[in-house]
Amino acid sequence: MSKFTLKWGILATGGIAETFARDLYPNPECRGVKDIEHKVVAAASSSSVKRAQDFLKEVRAVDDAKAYGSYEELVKDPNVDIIYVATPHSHHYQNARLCLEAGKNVICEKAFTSNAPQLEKLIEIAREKKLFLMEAVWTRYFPLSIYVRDIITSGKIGPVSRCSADLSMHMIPEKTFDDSHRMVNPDLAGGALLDLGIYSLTWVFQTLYTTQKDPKAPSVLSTMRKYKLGTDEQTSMLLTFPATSDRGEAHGIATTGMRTSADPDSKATAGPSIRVQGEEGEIQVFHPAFRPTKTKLILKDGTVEEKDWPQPGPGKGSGWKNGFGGGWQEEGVGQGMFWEADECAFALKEGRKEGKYESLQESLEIMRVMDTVRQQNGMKLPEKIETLDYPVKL
Ligand SMILES: NC(=O)C1=CN([C@@H]2O[C@H](COP(=O)(O)OP(=O)(O)OC[C@H]3O[C@@H](n4cnc5c(N)ncnc54)[C@H](OP(=O)(O)O)[C@@H]3O)[C@@H](O)[C@H]2O)C=CC1
Ligand SMILES: O=C1OC[C@@H](O)[C@H](O)[C@H]1O
Repeated sequence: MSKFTLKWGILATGGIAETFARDLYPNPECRGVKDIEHKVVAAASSSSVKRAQDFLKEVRAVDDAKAYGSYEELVKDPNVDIIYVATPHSHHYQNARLCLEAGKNVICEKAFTSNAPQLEKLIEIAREKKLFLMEAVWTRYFPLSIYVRDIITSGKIGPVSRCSADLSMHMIPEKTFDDSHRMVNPDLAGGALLDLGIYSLTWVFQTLYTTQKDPKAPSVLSTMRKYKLGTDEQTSMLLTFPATSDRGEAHGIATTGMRTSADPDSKATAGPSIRVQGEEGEIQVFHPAFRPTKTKLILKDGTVEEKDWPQPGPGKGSGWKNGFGGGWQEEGVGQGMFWEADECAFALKEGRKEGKYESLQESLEIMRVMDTVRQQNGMKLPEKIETLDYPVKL
């Protein structure tokens, strides 16, 4: 049987672009995925064409892959089926819109855009042009996440009434980042909420919203500790999800921050960073919320089921490595970004225009929550970042 080949264009060549593109290299069969394959056929860097050339070598792109010195050239390449947008948050609306306007399918890094109206506009264009559009929340596509959602929908832990989720990473901002860094810089839509808090919200939403036949958007109360630059360094959110046909009202507690850690000794001594609690038991997920590899199911009847979820890859002896920013992790073990890439391939193969495990409506509800949280706490981003105008040079 011939395989469906998805031809990728990579927009930007920073840390996560490299990690994502490296994960496209191993044969999907090493994770039990048989009828698709990925090829990196082009990359663009706004810095220089040389940077794009080097990037293509680093990620083992196909031999005749095209390197571009501008994003505008990449979106015109007729050989590219889908573009992965890997710029800072501030640039997502402009860059994703550039791709869509040129008729390209898009997967865009989190946070999808700087605000909900920008995402509404992207969705409108994608629908008008019948293009695929998805937020790159990789965690949603992990077998671990599918398992957690299945536990909930199977009724095993009873009606769920609460989910608490924390993604706090110890990186004292004044010691870790200079003021221009994307994690703290308002000009790059920095801050804990859009970068890390989105994962806490992902867990709250994928357990209290995605799992429901008739999901309803939550109301939100929040508080925020600001960094000296006006972006947030710590944010706490309390979400109330209205009752659905499967359960009563449910509460989501989503926290994030840069001064504390969800796992201070890196040994899980602090316990799980995510707890999904139902009337018959709970399911726990361990740090880090963006790439967890351990779960624990605890039922009222005394059942305790611990599970490890290692990321597959081509294995030892393959000479292939991945890890954030291309850093060493373990030979032959994948980062786990290939699961979302596989979903893009399956969607395009099947003619779907949205991701299976996060609809555009759900991405939009999450963006609306983040807008409300910023509004409640007076966290504004520069006008040129929040604008709906296009094109705007940032
Ligand atoms: N899914 C995940 O686990 C992760 C996701 N991310 C997300 O990926 C995105 C990028 O993050 P990351 O790769 O860490 O960021 P980097 O700073 O490492 O890379 C961003 C790239 O964007 C391009 N770029 C274009 N304009 C600018 C600008 N004005 N300032 C800085 N960079 C610019 C550059 O590429 P070029 O010069 O080639 O054009 C740059 O290398 C963010 O949305 C972030 O939230 C980040 C880390 C992990
Ligand atoms: O998406 C992410 O996950 C890992 C974090 O280290 C990073 O800051 C963030 O962008």
